Amino acid sequence: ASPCDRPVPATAGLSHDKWEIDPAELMLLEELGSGQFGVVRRGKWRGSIDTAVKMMKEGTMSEDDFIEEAKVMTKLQHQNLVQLYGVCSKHRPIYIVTEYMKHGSLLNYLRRHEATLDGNIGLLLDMCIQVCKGMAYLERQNYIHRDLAARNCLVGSENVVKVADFGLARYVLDDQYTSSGGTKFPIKWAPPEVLNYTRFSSKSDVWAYGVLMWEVFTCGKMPYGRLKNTEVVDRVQRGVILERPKACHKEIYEVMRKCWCHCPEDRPSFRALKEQLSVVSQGLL
Ligand SMILES: CN1CCN(C(=O)c2ccc(Nc3nc(-c4cccc(NC(=O)c5ccc(C(C)(C)C)cc5)c4)cn4ccnc34)cc2)CC1
Repeated sequence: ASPCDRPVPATAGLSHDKWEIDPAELMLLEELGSGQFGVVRRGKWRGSIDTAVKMMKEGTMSEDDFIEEAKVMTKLQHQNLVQLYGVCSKHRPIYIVTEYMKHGSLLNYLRRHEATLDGNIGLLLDMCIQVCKGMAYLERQNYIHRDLAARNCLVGSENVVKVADFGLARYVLDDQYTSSGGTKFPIKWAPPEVLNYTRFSSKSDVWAYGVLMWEVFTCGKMPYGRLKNTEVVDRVQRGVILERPKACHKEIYEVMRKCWCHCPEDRPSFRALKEQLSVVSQGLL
């Protein structure tokens, strides 16, 4: 039969997996830093789109599982989430390509701008509310971050703050990072049920969000100062919580404290937190 009257194969077009990025369309620019996974560089995609490109050092993550998950992650879209554009998975190292955030991590931004930020309650609260909106979207999608902290949020122009690397922790191979006894495990952002049973949930993300609020209102101090991980675990198990930062109004600290309820079900949802924080924010005006 002539080609014109043969039905078009159902897979036509699907061979270009839309989460797969052609490296030929990517121009790598300056290094932005290096993290757990290796080097991160700024890049231009299709000549004009600013991107950040994580070049995944071999052996640092379970790549096939991640590439499978990338299909889901590219569908998570919100103005307070760093957008995953796609992956280059046909070569090694694989590249993870996301939107670019020009001011870098929220933690470094807070520390670099302490002089202008300290005391600007409205701006600090707005940053917390933006993170809360991104997290409320993930909560609605039943998506758990697992490593929410100021270091894993990014700042763009006009003080836009977005949550990055949501869910990526599941693919890290280094058990110093993944096991709660490991030296790289984010103990200071973990609630009791994660310390004891590594039971992650949106309510364990809420605990971490409370610590992130504390980071914001201290302009990037290290939670629990120089206490060793074992001492922090002991305090958290006993219900000792972070003290109120001096720049933090009592009503804002009350919101933080709710995030640190011992029982996950007593903690507010991100949806409820968003409501509470916007009421506080209006009260400030
Ligand atoms: C004026 N200042 C000059 C200095 N400065 C910068 O150099 C600077 C500017 C922009 C930056 N932007 C980004 N930087 C990064 C970046 C840079 C270095 C390291 C990392 N992060 C990682 O490599 C990393 C993240 C998470 C994880 C876990 C454990 C959660 C799985 C592991 C590894 C990200 C990612 N981005 C995604 C979107 N935008 C960026 C980063 C840095 C900031 C501006």
